[in-house]
Amino acid sequence: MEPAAGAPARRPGLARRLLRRPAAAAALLYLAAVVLLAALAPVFAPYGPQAADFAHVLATPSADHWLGTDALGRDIASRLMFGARPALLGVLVTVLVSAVIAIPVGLSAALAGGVDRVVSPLVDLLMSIPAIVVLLMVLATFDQELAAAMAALGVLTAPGLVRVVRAAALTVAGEPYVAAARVYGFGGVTIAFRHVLPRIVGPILVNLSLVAATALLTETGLNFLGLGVHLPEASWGGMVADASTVMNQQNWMLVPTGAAVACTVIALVLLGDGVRDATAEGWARPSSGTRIRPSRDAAKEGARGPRAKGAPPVDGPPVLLRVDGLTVAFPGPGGRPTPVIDDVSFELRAGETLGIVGESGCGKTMTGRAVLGLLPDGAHVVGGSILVDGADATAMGRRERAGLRGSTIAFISQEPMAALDPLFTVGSHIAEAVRTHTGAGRAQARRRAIELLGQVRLPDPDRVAKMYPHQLSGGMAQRAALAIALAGSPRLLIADEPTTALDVTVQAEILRLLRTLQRETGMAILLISHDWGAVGELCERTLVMYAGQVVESGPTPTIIAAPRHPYSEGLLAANPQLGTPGVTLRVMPGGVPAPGEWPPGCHFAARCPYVMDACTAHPVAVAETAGHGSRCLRQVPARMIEADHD
Ligand SMILES: Nc1ncnc2c1ncn2[C@@H]1O[C@H](COP(=O)(O)OP(=O)(O)OP(=O)(O)O)[C@@H](O)[C@H]1O
Repeated sequence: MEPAAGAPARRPGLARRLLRRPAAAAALLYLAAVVLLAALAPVFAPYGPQAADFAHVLATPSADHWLGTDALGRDIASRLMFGARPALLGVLVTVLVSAVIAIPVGLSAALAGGVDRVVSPLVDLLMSIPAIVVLLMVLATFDQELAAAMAALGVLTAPGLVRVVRAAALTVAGEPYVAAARVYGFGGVTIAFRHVLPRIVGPILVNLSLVAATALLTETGLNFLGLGVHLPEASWGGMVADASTVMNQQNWMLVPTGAAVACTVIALVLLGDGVRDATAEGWARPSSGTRIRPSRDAAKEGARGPRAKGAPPVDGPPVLLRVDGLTVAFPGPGGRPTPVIDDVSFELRAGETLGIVGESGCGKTMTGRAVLGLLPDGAHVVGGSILVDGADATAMGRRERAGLRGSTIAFISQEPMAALDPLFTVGSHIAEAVRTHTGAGRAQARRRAIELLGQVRLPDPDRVAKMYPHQLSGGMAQRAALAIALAGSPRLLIADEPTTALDVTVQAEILRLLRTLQRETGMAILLISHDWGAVGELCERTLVMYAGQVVESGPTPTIIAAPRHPYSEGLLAANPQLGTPGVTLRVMPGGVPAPGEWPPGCHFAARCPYVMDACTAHPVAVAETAGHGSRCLRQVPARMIEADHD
C-alpha cells in the first residue's frame, strides 16, 4: 500500500493564537498584572493599606505616593492593590458558581427533552427575580459576607448562561457527528462534555466574561454602599465612595479608582472576545496542502465473501435480527400518524449480508434507523417488532437500547467525514469508542485503535491516528468510520449508502474491505443502497423497497436475473451497470408517492406497466415461493385474486 503523503498539520496552541490578537493580548497582560499585584500586594505595595500619613492628605501623584493619597493620607496605589483582592475573589466566586450550575444544566436541557421541559420555565422564572433584593437579603443573612453575596450573584446569573449554553448546544446537537456518537453507543455525559461542550466554549467564554464584568461592577457597587468589605479594609468600591465624598475639594482621587474598575471590566470583556475568536480559529481548517489520498490499490483485501450467494440458509447460523411487520409513522395533518414504512419484514442471520435497494424516499434509511433505535424526532414505531437475538428491541428501555448500539449493532453512513468530530484526531475517536465498549484503559485503547486502523487497511496507522478528520480523503474517512464501528466488535453492521459519496475506484475498495472485514469478524451486514452494483457485489439476499413497503425479497442473483415485481424489473432495466452497450436504458415514468399519498392498493400501481383493476382495489400481500417473495398480483392466479376480494 502506498504511504499517504503530507504530515499532519499542527495547530498553534490557544495561548499563541490569543497572543496574536493585540486587544486580547493587552487585556491578558493587564489582567495578569492586576492578579499579580493583588496576590503579592504585601510585597509590591509601598505602604500598608491602612497606613495613614496625615501630613499628606488628598495629595496628587508624587515620588512618595505614585497615585496620591486619600483624605486620611493613605497611599492610593497601595490600597488599590489590596482592594483588588476582594474584587478578584468576588469575580472568581460568581463565575465559578455560574459556570458550575449553567453548563451541565444547559447541556442537559439541550440534549434531553425531558430535562428541557423543566429547565426552560424555571429559567424564565429565575430571570425575573430582582437580583439586588436577593443580594441585600443574602448580605443581611450572612452578616455582610461578600463571598456569600457573590455566590448568590453566581446563582442569579446562571439562568442567563443556561439559555446561552442550551441554545448553542442545540445547534451542535444537530451535527451529524453528535448523531454518530449516539450510533457508536457513547453515553450522554461523554457526548455532552466531549463532543458538544468543546464546540460551544466560544459563546460560553464570552458570556462568562460578561458575568465576570457584572460581578466586578456589583462587587464595586456593594462596597460603594458600604455593604461588602468591612471598613477600614481596602476595596475598590469603598475607594470610589471615599473619592466621591471629597470630589469638591480634590477630584484626582476619582481617576485611579474609577480607572481601575473601568479598565478591568473592559479587559475582561476583551479577553472573552479574544478567547472566543482564538478558539474558533483552532477549529478552522488549515488552508493548504494537508489533504491526502490513499493509494489506488490501498486495499487488496482478498477476493470473495464468506458465503456463496443464494437462497437463505434454513439450518444455517442463528437469526440475529428479525424485523416483523414493522410500521413507522410521523404525525401527519391533524396529528394523525402517517406511515413512512409499512409492514416491513425480513430476517438477517449471523454473518449474512442483506441489501436494501430502492429509489430515494422509499424508506430504506428509516428501516435502518428503526433497527438502530434512532428514529428522527416525531417518528414512532406504530406496529410490528424488531427482535435482536430474540429480544424485542422496540420494548426495551432507552438505556438497554443504547447498550445495543456500537456493541451489537454498528453503523456507518454515506458521510463519514461529517460523523467525525473535527476537534479530535482519528486515533482519539477510535480509542474513545474502544474505551466505551470494552472499558479498556487509555494506553490499551490507544493500542487497539492503531490495530483497528490497520484492520481497515489504512496506511501507516500510527500516523493516521494523529490526523484530524479534515486531513482525510473520503475513502480514508470511511475506513476510519469503519474502525470506530468495529471498536465494539459488533455482530451487525448497518452500512447506509457507504460508497455513495466516494469516487468509483474508492467505492470498489470500500466494498472489498467490507467483504474482507465480514470474513474476518463474522459480522452480518445490512447494506442500504440505491446501487445494484454494490448490492450485487456484496449481498447474498436483497429487499427491494418501494413507497415504504418491501415489494420483493430473495437471493440477490435471482432477483437480478429474474425479478418478480415490476418495480424491481423497472429499477434493474434503468441501471446503467446492467445495461447492454448501444441499447437505450428504460426509464420508469413518474415518481415515488410521498407518505400520506399512498394509494389504497398496490403502491406502485400508478407507475406499473402491468396494472390491473384488482391492483388498485385492496392492499397487496407478499406472496413467497422458494425464498423469493413479491408483493404483486401478477404471480397470483387470477381466480385467487377474485376469491380473495369477494
Ligand atoms: N424527519 C422526517 N419527517 C417527516 N418525514 C420524513 C422525515 N425523514 C424522512 N421522512 C420521510 O420518510 C420517507 C422515507 O425516508 P428514507 O430516508 O427512509 O428514504 P430512503 O429510501 O432512505 O431515501 P434516500 O435514499 O434518499 O435516503 C420519505 O418519504 C421521507 O420523506
